[in-house]
Amino acid sequence: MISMNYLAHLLAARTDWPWPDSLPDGTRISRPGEGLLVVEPADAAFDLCLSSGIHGNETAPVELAARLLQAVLDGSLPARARILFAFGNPAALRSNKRYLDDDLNRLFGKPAEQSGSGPAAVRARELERAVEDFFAVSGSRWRLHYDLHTAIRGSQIEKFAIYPHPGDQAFDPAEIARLAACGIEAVLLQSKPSPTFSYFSRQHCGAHGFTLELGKARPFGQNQAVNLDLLEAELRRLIGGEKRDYAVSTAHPKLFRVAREVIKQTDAFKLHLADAVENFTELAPGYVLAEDGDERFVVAEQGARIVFPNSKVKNGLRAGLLVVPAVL
Ligand SMILES: O=C(O)CCC(=O)N[C@@H](CCC(=O)O)C(=O)O
Ligand SMILES: [Zn+2]
Repeated sequence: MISMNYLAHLLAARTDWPWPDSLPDGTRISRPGEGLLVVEPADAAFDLCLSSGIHGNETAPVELAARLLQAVLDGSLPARARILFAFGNPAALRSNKRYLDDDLNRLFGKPAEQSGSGPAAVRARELERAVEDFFAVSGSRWRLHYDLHTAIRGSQIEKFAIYPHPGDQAFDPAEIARLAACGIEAVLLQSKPSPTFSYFSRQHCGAHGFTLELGKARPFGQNQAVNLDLLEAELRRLIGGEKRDYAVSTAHPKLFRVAREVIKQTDAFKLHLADAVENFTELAPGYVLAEDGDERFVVAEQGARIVFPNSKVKNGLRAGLLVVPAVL
């Protein structure tokens, strides 16, 4: 039994490795980089990447992933799937900040001339390599990537997912049903390219990739308000090699598609939403959502709702998503 806590070890930036590189049942543990652990049982049913802490102030997912990893390491949750645990941004986690130099989740799949060469860009390349190497040996095995986040604002829908399904790829109702079983109440279908980790694994690694939003961002130790029991139960089953096939239902979760992205172009950008406006607040057609110099961003869609409004992003980046109801 190993009693040391992996998360405390990571947050303390320790470089020693007090765990064995293989568990008593033969499961191998390898570490392709800081905050990256690959768990490989002898007979893997499928391959699962579980990432968290891509944003350093989003701690509930990190606590959940660390708890699951700890259970694998101490033998109480024997792994029967190959798993890549990726704690995305250890430096930002140590500072409880969304990001330090650049937003990591805007740097995936970007050429060097666009992403620069700062620490976040370097980390994005390391994460890309880790997930590509991980799935490169999956062969015909099923591949799943859940990238776990929490949101800056409160939300009318507490737990939701973003489902990147690039234009040429179909979305999978069975995976939406799995998300519902995880307690996910809404799914946003995103067909346009996105510089996010889940889009990258979907587009470049053949994985079912999803971003999961799990309540509001709070510091470590203050995440009791969000109930992740259903998600944790499904992840425990997946780690144990059990892949359930859930019945497809059109009633649940609610489906939306991303109608438009609001991009902040200049320092003059102004968002006409109070800080207290929650994710999924409906905006009436004609509402002037934002202004950016001479540009006005006017809501045109019926039933449009705003998600992730944020005027503090760097120029050129997404300052919000307008989503509209969708059907399967
Ligand atoms: O609350 C917010 O404004 C952001 C929460 C968050 O980090 N969300 C992810 C979503 C990624 C995606 O679109 O798949 C992000 O903004 O990176
Ligand atoms: Zn995030």
